[in-house]
Amino acid sequence: MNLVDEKDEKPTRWEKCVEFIMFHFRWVFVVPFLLPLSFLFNTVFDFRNRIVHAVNSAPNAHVRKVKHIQEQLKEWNDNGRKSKLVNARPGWLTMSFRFPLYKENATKIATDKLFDILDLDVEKMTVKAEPGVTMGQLSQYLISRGYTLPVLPELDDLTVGGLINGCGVESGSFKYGMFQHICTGYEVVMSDGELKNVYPDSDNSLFFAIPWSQGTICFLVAATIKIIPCKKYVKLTYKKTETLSEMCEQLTEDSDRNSENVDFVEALMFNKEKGCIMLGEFSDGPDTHDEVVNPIGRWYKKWFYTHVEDLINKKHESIEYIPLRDYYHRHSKSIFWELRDIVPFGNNVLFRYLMAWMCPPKIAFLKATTPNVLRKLYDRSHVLQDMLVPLDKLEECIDLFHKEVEIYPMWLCPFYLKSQPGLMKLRNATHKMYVDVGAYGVTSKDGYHHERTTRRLESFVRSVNGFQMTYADIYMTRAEYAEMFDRTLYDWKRASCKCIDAFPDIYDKICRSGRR
Ligand SMILES: Cc1cc2nc3c(=O)[nH]c(=O)nc-3n(C[C@H](O)[C@H](O)[C@H](O)COP(=O)(O)OP(=O)(O)OC[C@H]3O[C@@H](n4cnc5c(N)ncnc54)[C@H](O)[C@@H]3O)c2cc1C
Ligand SMILES: NC(=O)C1=CN([C@@H]2O[C@H](COP(=O)(O)OP(=O)(O)OC[C@H]3O[C@@H](n4cnc5c(N)ncnc54)[C@H](OP(=O)(O)O)[C@@H]3O)[C@@H](O)[C@H]2O)C=CC1
Ligand SMILES: CC(C)=CCC[C@@H](C)[C@H]1CC[C@H]2C3=C(CC[C@]12C)[C@@]1(C)CC[C@H](O)C[C@@H]1CC3
Repeated sequence: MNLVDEKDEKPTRWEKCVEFIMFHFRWVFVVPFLLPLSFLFNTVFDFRNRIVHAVNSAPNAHVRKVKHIQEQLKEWNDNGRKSKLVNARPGWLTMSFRFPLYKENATKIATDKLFDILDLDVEKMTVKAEPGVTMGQLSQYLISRGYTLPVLPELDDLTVGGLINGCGVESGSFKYGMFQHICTGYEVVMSDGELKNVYPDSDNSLFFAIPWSQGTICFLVAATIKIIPCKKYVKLTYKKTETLSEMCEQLTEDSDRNSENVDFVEALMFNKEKGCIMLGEFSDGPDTHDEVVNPIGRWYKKWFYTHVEDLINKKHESIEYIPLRDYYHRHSKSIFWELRDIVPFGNNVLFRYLMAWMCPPKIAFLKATTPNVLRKLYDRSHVLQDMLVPLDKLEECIDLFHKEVEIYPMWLCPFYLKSQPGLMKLRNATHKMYVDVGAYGVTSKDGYHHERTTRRLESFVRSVNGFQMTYADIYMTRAEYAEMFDRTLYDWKRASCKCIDAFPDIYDKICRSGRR
């Protein structure tokens, strides 16, 4: 690992030494303290949710919580709309490496108290949830009742509000699109305190303006989301690819959204040539005894990405049956591959059997306790980027990621993008298959510089009509951002809904200088 990087940011020898210790021995704090704390937190929260469902108190509480938000907004209006409005959710809880600076002098609106599932409508096939509801909560609630979300992003702590006002993608996305595309209605509170129900056929301009807007148009207080029936297992086929061009061709062929027996598509690259495409299908389980059932979510099981690599090293193609919830949260246990730097022995068999029942540490707790020295090191050599590019540009994109950051595994997740009004509007097609190329981890690439390298990646993404996920560090200028995202509808909606003096501009929320 490259502890020293650019000339302008060279740490002293003493700093290097402290960084080294903090980086390699962070587990000394994480294992005995954060793991039990995370486990305790999850157990208590889970217990609380079960009680709330059992007594069905959420719908009444929702009305009270929304009223409180409206009162806060009334007071802010009465006081002369003096500061900008943001969500009260504290920075350490959000699923991004950064803490929001734009919240410091802003008025914080209590949307963070909204974390319950409100209604399951099996006739309309929808679930209504408050914005703070997490993917972990939804998968547990829905799967036990025989349903699931068509797109269920894999990290347990991602929230409905964050995935709509930011964005969300997952292995069901090649068929159903992004998280926003499975939403059928939003309940929102505007800056003047008005409560609105927004549907594509009643208020379609607002409906399309909300996704990706980062909470700069209105406050989301509930979302209605499509559900589909599910089965107990995912029959997962692992297919090895041996060259980059084979990966790109095969992934393009496999990402056929009309294919009847594929429900999930995802791929991992383990180096520039070797990769694995995973095709999943809902299944009732194996037909014969000799087929493999692999409950990968159990505490003693290997980290998923290491399991995939082991499989393709042994066999060109294999099939396993994975319990559905284990499949969805397959990357949670190892936080993709980030945990290997934090608990280097986390995948060791002894650790797994003895301690991994408390894993993973909560991302929010890791974020809140990242020491400053480590933050500096991460600032210099940690990459966290998801670039969304047309699938036909995948080869070029991987070439560039390899040249610039060379972090493996690399996550590839195809998704269907239908041109709709809004920030993600396609400029040159009615619909297109895109792919999320995700790089997460510490790079030791010579010449890597967080700003200059990210700008080169961003420039490539703009040149192919791609998009950058906005939870990541963004170094684009305001004009470059407007080139990547279509602000036409967004700007009109901000003007017509009196948002300009009420909320920060989206660029000021997502740009690097808006975050610490
Ligand atoms: C349902 C709905 C209702 C709306 N109602 C209103 C309304 O009542 N009043 C109102 O003012 N707005 C309204 N809008 C906002 C709307 O986004 C814009 O007014 C509208 O998009 C203007 O363009 P258009 O529809 O003709 O074409 P669009 O297809 O939206 O054209 C805009 C496209 O052209 C591209 N473009 C624009 N300028 C350039 C350029 N110089 N060079 C290259 N490309 C460029 C943009 O990238 C964008 O993709 C509404 C939007 C929606 C979705
Ligand atoms: N598989 C995937 O798709 C993954 C996605 N992510 C990214 O993580 C983020 C989600 O993380 P999460 O912690 O859930 O969300 P965050 O708290 O990070 O929220 C993301 C954005 O949505 C806004 N927002 C959240 N709730 C509301 C609301 N009720 N009303 C209005 N605006 C709201 C926030 O505004 P404010 O700044 O005011 O709080 C913020 O700008 C997304 O940006 C997503 O792209 C990360 C990992 C995986
Ligand atoms: C699948 C998609 C689209 C994105 C996955 C992104 C995640 C891998 C990152 C989102 C937030 C990140 C954080 C960390 C690791 C990578 C993420 C989970 C840390 C846990 C790394 C260690 C630091 O001390 C705290 C970080 C918090 C955020």
